[in-house]
Formats: sequence, C-alpha cells, structure tokens
Amino acid sequence: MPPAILVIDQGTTSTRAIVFGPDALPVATAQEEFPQFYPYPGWVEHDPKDLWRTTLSTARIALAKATDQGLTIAALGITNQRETVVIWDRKTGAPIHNAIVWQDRRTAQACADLKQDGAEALVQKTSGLLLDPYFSATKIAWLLDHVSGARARAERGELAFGTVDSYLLWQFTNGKVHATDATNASRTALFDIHSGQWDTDLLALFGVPAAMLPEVRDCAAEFGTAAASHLGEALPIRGIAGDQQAALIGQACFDPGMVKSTFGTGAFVLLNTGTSPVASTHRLLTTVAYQLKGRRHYAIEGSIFAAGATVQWLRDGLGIVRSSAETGQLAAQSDPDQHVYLVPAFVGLGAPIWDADARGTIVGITRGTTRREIARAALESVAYQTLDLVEAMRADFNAGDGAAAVIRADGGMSASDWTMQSVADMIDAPVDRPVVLETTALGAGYLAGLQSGLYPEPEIFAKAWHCDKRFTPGMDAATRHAKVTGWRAAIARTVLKP
Ligand SMILES: Nc1ncnc2c1ncn2[C@@H]1O[C@H](COP(=O)(O)OP(=O)(O)O)[C@@H](O)[C@H]1O
Ligand SMILES: O=P(O)(O)OC[C@H](O)CO
Repeated sequence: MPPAILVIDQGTTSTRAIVFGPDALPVATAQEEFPQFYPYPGWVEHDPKDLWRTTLSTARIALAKATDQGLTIAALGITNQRETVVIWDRKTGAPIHNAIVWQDRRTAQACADLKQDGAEALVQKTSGLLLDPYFSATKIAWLLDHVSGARARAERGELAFGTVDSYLLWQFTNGKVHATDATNASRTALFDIHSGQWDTDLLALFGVPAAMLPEVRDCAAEFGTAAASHLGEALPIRGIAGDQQAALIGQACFDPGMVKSTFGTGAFVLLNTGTSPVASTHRLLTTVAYQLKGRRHYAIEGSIFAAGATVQWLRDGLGIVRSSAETGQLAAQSDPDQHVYLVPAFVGLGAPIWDADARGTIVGITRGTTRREIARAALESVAYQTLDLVEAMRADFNAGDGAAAVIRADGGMSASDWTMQSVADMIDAPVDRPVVLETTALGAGYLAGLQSGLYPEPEIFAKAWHCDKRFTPGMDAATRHAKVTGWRAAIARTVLKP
C-alpha cells in the first residue's frame, strides 16, 4: 500500500487532521472545533483534554479515509498553536490547570514590571523575543504561583511543562516522551536561540525550574511512537513545528529573503534569514524557522492581530455583510475618491507598534460613505498592516532587492482576490497564492516525510511548490504614497503610546 503521512494541526479554534499522500498532496481531512474559555476580560484558556480529544477524533477520521483510499500511514507529524502553556503531572498525565492560550493577557503587569527592571535587553538578546504576555514564560510562572503547591512540585520534578505539541506527544506516547522541537522552544522566551539550549539566566529571570522543561529536538526527528491504543496501530512521530514555522516550510520558503504570510483571523508574516539570526531594530521577533540535522535556520516575524477578524466584525458585529466573501464584492464597487481608513486595533496593535492599549478607529467618513467604503477600508487595513511589517523586515534584513521580493500567501483570507491584490499594490511586490493552501499541515507533513525518507531534501521539495495565482502590483507610486500617508495618519490617531 502506498505510504502517507498523517498530520495533526492543533490550532487556536479547531483541531485538524490531514493525510498527505506519497506526492505530498492532501488526500483526507477532518476538523473539529473545541470550546474557548474566557474567565476574565483578556484571559483565554483551553481545556487540554479538549485538545487531546479532538486530536484523536480528527486523526481517526482522516486515517480511516486514507485507509479507504488504500494508503498506509508511515509517520505522524504535529503542528500547533504556539506559546500556549500546558503543565501536567508526570505521574498521572493530568493537567494541573487549563492551558493558558497565547492570546491571554493576564501577565501584562508582570511583563511591565520586568521591563521596568530593565530585563527586556536580556530577553531580546537571548530569546529573540520581547517582554510581552504573548510568550510562554510568564504564563508558566503564573501557573506555578497560582495553582496551590505547583511551584514546589515543579521544583521536585513532579510537573512537566509543554507547548501543545509537547503535551500531545506525551499523550500519544503514554508519557514515554517529554520533548519538543526548536521552533516551539523558541516561542517560550526561555530558549537561547543562538546555542539551541534552554537558558539558565532566562529561567532564573522568569522563575521557571529547569526540571519541568522538555528535551529540544530537530524538527525532523524521532519523537517516539504513538501507542497502538490511540489510532489502532503504532505510528512513529517524526515531525514537529509550530504552525507559523510549519507554514514557512510548507510554502518552501527555504532561501534567505523568502517570505510567507498566513492571513487567518490574525496574520503572521515570516521572513527566512538563513542560518544567522537577525536582531530586529523595528521590534520584530527573531525566531527559529526550523532546525534540521542540528542546524538552525532563523526567521524574523511580525504579527497582525486583526486580519480576517476585521471581516468577521463587519459580518457578526456590525452585520453589514452576510458573508466574508461579500466584502471583496463591496470593495470592488466602492468610491475610489473617498479616503476612509479603518484601524482594527480591537485588541491593541501588534508588530511593529506593540501597543496593547490602542483601540480601533474609522476615519474619513462623510455623509456619502456606505458599507462599500467601510468594506474596502477593512480589507485595505490588512494590506497596510502587511506593508508596515514588510517595510520593517526589509530594513532589518538589509538584503536590498532580495528581501521580500515576493510574498507567498495562505490562510483563509488569502481566498480574497481583492485583498491579495491590495497587498501586492501596497508592498509593491507580487503576492503568490499556491495550489496547496494547506501549507501549515504540509510543512509538518514534509518534516515527518523527510525523516521517513518519503519526501526529498528541501531543494527538491521546493520544486514541487506551485503557484495557483500571482497578484502583480498595479498601483502607481503617487497613489500608493497618498494612501499610505493617510493610513499612517489614521494610525497616529489610534496609538496611545507614541
Ligand atoms: N473571501 C474572503 N474574504 C475576506 N475574508 C475571508 C474570506 N474567506 C475567509 N475570510 C476570513 O478568513 C478568516 C479565516 O481564516 P482561517 O485561516 O480559517 O483562520 P484561523 O486559522 O485563524 O481560524 C476569517 O476571519 C474569515 O473572515
Ligand atoms: O492557531 P493559529 O493558526 O491561530 O496560530 C496561532 C499562532 O501560532 C500563535 O503564535
């Protein structure tokens, strides 16, 4: 029977399982949403049992569909929402608390205090990240300080910490393997991205005992065996990467200067900088892109908190569109002489501004403004925010024309031709949308397939990447300049901290 790879894509709102055949094309999928918990404003939790339950249910469905097609699973790959923290008891495997999700802001004050003490330089230099509640370290400390007895148990080595990949790996292997990969480790703010080791100074800074940390492995590696009791057969786990890094791999962005952007609820833009980490002077993040055969490749990353979320707000909050896709139709009919800007700072602004207190605004409306101009402003806000990240990346990477010469797009919102054209116009570079849009799962599948000898080395795999549609920039420089100037003025009215 032809071999295939089963991938778990454990995301923020749903878990998906996708099987890739011998030619690395998707052949079977399953998806399941799970509950989100918001105990207080700004807090976001998941029940780890839900993450495991939906992992099993979707994997079983996808596996059965693949078996029906005569395929046999050679290995498992895992990709996951990053930074989210799970802590569990090593003896029972039981989590000591709900998972604290990457979006959770409960440790904002702890981060502000550390910043006040001048700790950000160490964090940035060693981990490549910033002092922000987004990352795992302060979430771990919060759990150790708020769950009764947890700190003492962690120090005695009784508790294990993991990002979601690590927790699923523990479950699949029945507690035999406590490991993660270098991309997930690089999102914790505890990992020295230069040496590839957990860092004792960062552990001391955040108050995290070393005894609770997983072992860090390559992205394509032997991660142990999923016990037969889970999926009906014992399966080797051979690939792990955080979801944005997995998308970079799935988009075959292996050369320095290549960029992918995933336009989902938010948007994540990553630029491959090769085997040297590049320290950003524009408050972008430096992160591990992937680690293969002990060799780390790096990326600089910027994130936009509201991309598709703005479209959802027009649909579910304002009720001025019936479907996401309608926004593109309305934008196409809008009046080009109206200069309306929407800054979707619903939960503050991400890179490169990082203002958690900024709140959204709409400027430039007149009595003649209709939902068409509002829809256009919503879609254009994604293009302007992408431009802000790409400009910062081009300046940081300093590679002239080679940096971000093209953006490879994916994610649900990449379905919007109008938005992709607008992004191309604003960044003044082509946007390519690939044939296989399941780039995140493909990236993890590629890693597991590479380790299994099923898929070829990166250079060969990259040749199998095919563009479905290229969006070529078509806006004249004067129009672009005027529009971007208007956007920057709108941002200035939004940002609270200059
Ligand atoms: N045709 C479209 N036009 C505009 N936005 C769209 C379109 N199709 C999907 N979206 C947006 O894409 C987002 C879903 O993308 P997805 O990658 O599934 O998100 P996530 O993985 O973050 O849950 C939604 O916010 C939706 O509004
Ligand atoms: O689960 P997603 O696709 O929303 O991705 C979440 C990111 O990994 C957070 O850093």
